Amino acid sequence: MSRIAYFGPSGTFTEQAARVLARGRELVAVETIPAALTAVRKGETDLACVPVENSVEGPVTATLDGLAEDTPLVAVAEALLPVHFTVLTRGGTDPVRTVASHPHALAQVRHWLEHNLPDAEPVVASSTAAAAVGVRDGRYDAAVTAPVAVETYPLHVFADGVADVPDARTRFLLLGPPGPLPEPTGADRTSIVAAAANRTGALAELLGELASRGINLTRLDARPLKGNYGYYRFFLDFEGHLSEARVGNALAALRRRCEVRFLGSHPRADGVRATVAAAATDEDFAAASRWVDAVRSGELA
Ligand SMILES: O=C(O)C(=O)C[C@]1(C(=O)O)C=C[C@@H](O)C=C1
Repeated sequence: MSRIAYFGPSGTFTEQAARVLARGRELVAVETIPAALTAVRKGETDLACVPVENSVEGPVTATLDGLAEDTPLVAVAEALLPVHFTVLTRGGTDPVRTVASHPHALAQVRHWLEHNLPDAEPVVASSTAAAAVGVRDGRYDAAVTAPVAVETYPLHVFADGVADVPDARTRFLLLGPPGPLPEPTGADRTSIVAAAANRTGALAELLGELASRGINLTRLDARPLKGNYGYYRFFLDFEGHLSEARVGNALAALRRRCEVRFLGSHPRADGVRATVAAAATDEDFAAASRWVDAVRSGELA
């Protein structure tokens, strides 16, 4: 049976996302995002499920850096989960002195903690579920977890429905080695990493290649090129599928300008259909190239 390595341990939001995307595949928990990517790169699992961005805290940098480096991986599907938290303790009357969680989770409950556990010291754990393990084992007094964590770790529910920002969401990717792309649906997302040159206008030129082909950008993140201070990679997500003319054409234009790593074309979890600007449909591109062919062959001028 094919297997998915997910960012665990059991009880994380990522496990929930992996269940949404599993389609009968076996789920294998690993402790970190790099470990999930390594499992699929080494062929220990067929796919990996990891978080990529949160509507409150932004990009999950371990995922972005892990996708830009090492052998290429490609997203084949995504899941979008609503995010609100449960705070778990061991119960009893002891004061809560430490509250642990993943940094993204702590950032999403900062105000709640200030008002409800002002004396508790926030402690970073590798994941929300790892924080619950720490509470169970007596290392922390409280954990900010996914609501499902209490099923795996039967601790005391100190509070639930905790979120500074209502309607927060995290998006997760299902990643595999490069292979045939998922079929286009009309509501797809394409992702790339581009190493724009460090000179005036280089990023604007890349974005211009998308804009001039009527492609709507959905995310832009910069990550430093670690060993090279002041240099960045740009992560671009945009509407559309590589099989569509405007997207293929734009990708070729970007590739002429700089190094590009393709990170996948797959259906969007929210089902939002691509907006295609005037004169940017596949038929517009096909008609224009028929016209160029006719001019080249001397049939038209
Ligand atoms: O620790 C988890 O449960 C995760 O799946 C990670 C993660 C994240 O990386 O943002 C996922 C969703 C929430 O936003 C908080 C934490």
